[in-house]
Amino acid sequence: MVGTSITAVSAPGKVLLAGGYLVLDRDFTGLVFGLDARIHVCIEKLKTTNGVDLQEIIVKSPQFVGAVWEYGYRSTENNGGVEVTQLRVSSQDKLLRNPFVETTLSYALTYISTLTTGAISPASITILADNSYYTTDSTLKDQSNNQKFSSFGVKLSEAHKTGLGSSAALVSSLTGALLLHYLPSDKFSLDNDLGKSRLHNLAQAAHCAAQGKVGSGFDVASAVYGSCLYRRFSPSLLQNHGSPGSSNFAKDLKSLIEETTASHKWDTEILKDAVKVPSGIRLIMCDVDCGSQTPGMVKKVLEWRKREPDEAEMLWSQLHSKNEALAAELKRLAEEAENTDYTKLKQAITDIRILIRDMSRLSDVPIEPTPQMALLDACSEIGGVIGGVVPGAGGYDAIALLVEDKKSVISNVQKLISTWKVEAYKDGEGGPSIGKVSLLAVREEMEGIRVENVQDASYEKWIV
Ligand SMILES: Nc1ncnc2c1ncn2[C@@H]1O[C@H](COP(=O)(O)OP(=O)(O)O)[C@@H](O)[C@H]1O
Ligand SMILES: C[C@@](O)(CCOP(=O)(O)OP(=O)(O)O)CC(=O)O
Repeated sequence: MVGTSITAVSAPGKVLLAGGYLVLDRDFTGLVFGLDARIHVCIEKLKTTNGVDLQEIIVKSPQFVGAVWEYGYRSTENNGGVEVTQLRVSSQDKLLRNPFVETTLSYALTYISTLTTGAISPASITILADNSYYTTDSTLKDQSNNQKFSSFGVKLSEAHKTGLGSSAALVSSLTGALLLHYLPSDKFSLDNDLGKSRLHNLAQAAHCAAQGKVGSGFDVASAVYGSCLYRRFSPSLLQNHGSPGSSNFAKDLKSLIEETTASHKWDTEILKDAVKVPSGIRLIMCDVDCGSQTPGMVKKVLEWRKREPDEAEMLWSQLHSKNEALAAELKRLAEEAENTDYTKLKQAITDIRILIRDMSRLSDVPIEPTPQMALLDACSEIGGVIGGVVPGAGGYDAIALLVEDKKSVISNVQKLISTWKVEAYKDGEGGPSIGKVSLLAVREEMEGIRVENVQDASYEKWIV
């Protein structure tokens, strides 16, 4: 039995169904779905031997080979917060960094240190990811055995990601687990809006610092709040704040998280009520195992928007209204339980795809490249498939489909993709060759971060 002194927290992955690129700008929104693929973080006191109490936090991701990171931590002077240093297990070891874990530890421990006077005790942390985040042969085998968390049998750096937003889900659940573990419930709880908003602000700050750029943050927002219509925060909020150890980092981080300075109020908008899925419909995703990725797509699209402001603004505003129309139609159908006429929903998806292809063509960026177009068209022909899009930034990675929630529909999609003639769709414009297409075992989920029951049998094998 897993010990009850353990705290377990999980956060969902994401798919940006509509609003890619637009959501980078506060004038527009993104329709983002949380997914039932979650990243779990379990935390407990580190058991130390013979009363030796080293200032140490050990983080393990036991589904991967060699994924153990050990950190020392110390409070710095001049209100610089908690600095975290990765420890070398032996002098021969090459340091294997995990920037998302390391940055989240220093941000969360710094914030925690501003709320408690006691020392931060050593801890042991275990990360577990739902199988759908990665594709490996062993995942496929374990999936058929109904194992929630597979042993992937490879190093984390060698794992093939399916693009469900593992870093945002990890940073959010790790932040939540640390806050719950170290703070008393009157200082932090996930049961109230204030706790969630502080967690959100802290996770956004840590995620941006770890990835070294300020994105729109839709992935962290959906990891915390679940499916929503998302309007981003002003990027200036996260620009130019210090780093752990620098003078006043702790004070500045606390005021950023708690919004105590008028000039630092978060203007994020999370509309949960604007997103609903009719009971007869579900989301499915197909992962495209692609030979290479197109780097710099965001940069290129934004450069084109700057170069051709009139053309781009027209497209942005048309696409925005179609994106919001898709969310509104889903909501309307969800509220009219008996209504199964999906004509308008189909049209909303078709309209979006036309405009995305315009965006692709005008910016010369393969957002919906030929192979994805062919795959989306073929899937959309299947009875019960309402339509599909290239989610997020698009490219060669994945497609998302809205389908009638029936076994026969899913199995017909499965049949199509298992025989999909991928070789036939080499992109003529020098794009990568497209490999196997597979159905991901995910669907939309409304709920964001949550505390898990540590007695859940799926943890048993992993937490010792
Ligand atoms: N299961 C995991 N265990 C440990 N670290 C993880 C795990 N999943 C993701 N990460 C961290 O997140 C990084 C991947 O982030 P990123 O490249 O942004 O992918 P994604 O698009 O899935 O967020 C990894 O290099 C690692 O630092
Ligand atoms: C272009 C974007 O608006 C959407 C990108 O969405 P993806 O889901 O493609 O993102 P990654 O997880 O980083 O691969 C950029 C943004 O909003 O930050």
